[in-house]
Amino acid sequence: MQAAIYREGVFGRRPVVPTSPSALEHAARRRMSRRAYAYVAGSAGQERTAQANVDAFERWQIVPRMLRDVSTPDVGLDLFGDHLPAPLLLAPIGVLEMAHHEADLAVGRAAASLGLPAILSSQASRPMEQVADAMGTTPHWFQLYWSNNDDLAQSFVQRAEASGASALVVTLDTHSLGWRTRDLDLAFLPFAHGLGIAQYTSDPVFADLVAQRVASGSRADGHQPRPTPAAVRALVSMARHYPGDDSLTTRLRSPLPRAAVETFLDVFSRPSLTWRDLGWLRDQTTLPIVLKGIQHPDDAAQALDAGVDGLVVSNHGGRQVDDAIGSLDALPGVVDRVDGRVPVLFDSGVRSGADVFVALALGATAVCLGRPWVYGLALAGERGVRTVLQHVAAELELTMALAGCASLADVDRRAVTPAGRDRTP
Ligand SMILES: Cc1cc2nc3c(=O)[nH]c(=O)nc-3n(C[C@H](O)[C@H](O)[C@H](O)COP(=O)(O)O)c2cc1C
Ligand SMILES: O=C(O)C(=O)c1ccccc1
Repeated sequence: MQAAIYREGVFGRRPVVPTSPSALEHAARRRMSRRAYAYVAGSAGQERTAQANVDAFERWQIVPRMLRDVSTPDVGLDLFGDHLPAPLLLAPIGVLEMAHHEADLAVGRAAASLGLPAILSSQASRPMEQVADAMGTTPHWFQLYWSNNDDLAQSFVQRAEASGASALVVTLDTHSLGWRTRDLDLAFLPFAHGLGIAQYTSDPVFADLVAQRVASGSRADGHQPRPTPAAVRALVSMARHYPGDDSLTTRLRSPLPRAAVETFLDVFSRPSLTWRDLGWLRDQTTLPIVLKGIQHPDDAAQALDAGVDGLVVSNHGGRQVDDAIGSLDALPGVVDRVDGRVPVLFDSGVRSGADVFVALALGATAVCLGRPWVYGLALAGERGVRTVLQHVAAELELTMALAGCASLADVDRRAVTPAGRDRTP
C-alpha cells in the first residue's frame, strides 16, 4: 500500500486530503459547519483528556532495528474469525450525516475497498443493514448502546447478527453524554434534531414504542385521531429516507418525528447497568462480545471473569470524562492484566501510522481509528475516508519496515522506549 502512495506522490499527484494529521483537521474545519466541527472535534470539559490522549504518544519513542529482512512486511492478522489486511478498524462514530450526506454508506464503502472492518454505530445515520450490504464480504461489527428497553436491545442484537456482524462492541463509557462544552455553548445536540437515530427509526420494536407514545398523546388531548401502530410503523420506517440535513425544523414540528426523538431520549441508555447484566447479553447472542471503554486493569479482570471475548481500551476520545488519564497511559496495565487471554483493541488519540505502531508495541492487538477518517469524510466523502485510511496504513507499514519489524509479532515492547531514556527497555 505504501509503495503505491509514494509512486503517486513522485509523479506529482497530490493526495485528495492532506497527509499531515493537523493539516487534515484544519482543512476539515474549514469545510464543515460550525456545529458539525464542534460536535466531531469537541471533547469533554476543558478537553484536557483529549489532549492527554495525543500527548501520551509523545512519551514513547520507537527504537529502530537494522538488517532484519523486511522485504515483505506482513501487517495482516486474524481476529474473531476474519482476516484483516492491517491491524486497523474504523471506530464506531455516530451522526456521520453531519460530516457528509452519504454518511455511513460512504464510510462502509471506503472501508470495504481496503478490506478493513468498520464498527457500525448505534447512533448511525443509516441503518446497519444498508451499510452491511454496501460492505459486501468485508467484515463489519456492531456497536451497541445498551437501551433501557430489553426488547429494543434484543432487537438491535438480532439485527446485528442477521446483518452478518462479526462481533458486538458494547460501549460502556457513554451511558450519559459527557460535559461537551463546545456543543453546550452552541446549544446544539444532534439527537435533539433527529440526527443519528437511524438504527432506531428503522427498528420494529422502536416503531411500536413511538406508536404507543403517539397513541397516549392523542388520548390525552382528545382531538387528534389515534394512528394505528401499523401506520406509525410505516411512517417511522419512512423516516430513514429523509434527506438528512435540510427540512429538519419542518420535520420536527410534525408530531411523529418529534415523538421519535422523545422516544429515543427515553430509551437510549441504561445507566443502572452492572457486570451482572452481561449474562443477559451473553444469552442473547453467539457473537463475540467486546467491551469498549475499559481503562482500569481491575475492570479488565472483571470483564474476563464475565467471560467477554475482547476489550477496547478507550476513553471515547476524551469526550466523556475530562481530567481522565490518556488512553495510551491505560493500555500497558490492561494488557498486562489480560495477559493474552482475549484481544485488547485500542483507541483515543491515534492520528498516524507511527501512533498505531506505538499502540501495537504496547500490546494492542489492533487499533480503532476515529476522528481522522471523519475529517476525510467531510472533505471528500468515500474517497476522503479511503485516502485517510490508506495514509495511516501506509505509514504503519513503512514504520514497521524501517524499524526492523517484518510482521506484527515483531512489534512488541522492545520496539519502543519511554521518551528521553538513553537505553532501550
Ligand atoms: C463524533 C464522534 C462520534 C462518536 N460516536 C460514537 C458512537 O456512536 N459509539 C461509540 O462507541 N463511540 C463513539 N465515538 C467514540 C469513538 O468510537 C472513539 O472511541 C474515539 O473517536 C477515539 O478518539 P479519537 O477519535 O480522538 O482517536 C465517537 C467519537 C466521535 C469523535
Ligand atoms: O457523541 C458521541 O461521542 C457518542 O458516542 C454518542 C452518544 C450518544 C448518542 C450519539 C453519539
